[in-house]
Amino acid sequence: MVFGYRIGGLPLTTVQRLPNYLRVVREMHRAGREVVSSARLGELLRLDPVQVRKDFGLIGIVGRPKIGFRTSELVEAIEGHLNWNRVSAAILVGAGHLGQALLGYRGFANHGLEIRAAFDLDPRSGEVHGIPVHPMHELEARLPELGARMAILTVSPEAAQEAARRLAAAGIEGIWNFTGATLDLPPAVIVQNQDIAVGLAVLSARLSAQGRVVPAPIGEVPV
Ligand SMILES: NC(=O)c1ccc[n+]([C@@H]2O[C@H](COP(=O)([O-])OP(=O)(O)OC[C@H]3O[C@@H](n4cnc5c(N)ncnc54)[C@H](O)[C@@H]3O)[C@@H](O)[C@H]2O)c1
Repeated sequence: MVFGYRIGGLPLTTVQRLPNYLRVVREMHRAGREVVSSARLGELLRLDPVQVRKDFGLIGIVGRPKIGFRTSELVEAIEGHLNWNRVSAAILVGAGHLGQALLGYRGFANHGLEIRAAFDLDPRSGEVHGIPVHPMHELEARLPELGARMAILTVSPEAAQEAARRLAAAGIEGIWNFTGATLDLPPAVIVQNQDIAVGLAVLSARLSAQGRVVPAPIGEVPV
């Protein structure tokens, strides 16, 4: 990770913490709790309260001494910074194992993301979890009516570059790339790589650093 990397004026690390703040504060707000302290949020999310106050200051929310932060203001400010207070239409390309699992994930609605359609070389049933799956050759013709600026890419790694190139040429502005392939696209297209191996690498390295994993020789089953 590049230290000091900022997105829209916010440090990347602050942006990465915002969904967790939002999840907890939304729950509190729904439960009728009007204010919350940085100490309580720090306790729940295992963060230093100073860090919590600093993050909230960066999104323009200042708490009141001995009272705390208004949950309604926090929800509004965080949703606004993440653009989750409006619906972003998306398409998904590659409705295989991972693609179908994502099509069935209802939680995207909490993040303002609506997958309006999927595309696949082989659309099989034509619908997954109530979302239409169209043949890939219809991508360019259908995209304007779908109003999607974002695409979730879950094709096989070998097919990723060509599918991404078509998405960019058809006007898609942001690609959430699950394929592990490195995409070569015009700089105007924003690519966010989602590599589950990264999280696993950190977990494995942490376990290993604590001497808690003794690697089994390849081909042998540990007893
Ligand atoms: N399954 C997982 O847990 C997992 C986890 C992390 C990353 N990934 C990555 O996600 C991607 C999908 O994995 P999967 O397990 O779902 O594979 P999969 O083979 O089940 O699905 C891939 C789908 O993409 C479609 N496809 C292939 N080429 C296409 C093209 N040019 N245009 C449109 N559709 C096309 C295929 O017909 C298939 O339905 C892979 O790149 C994989 O590396 C998968």
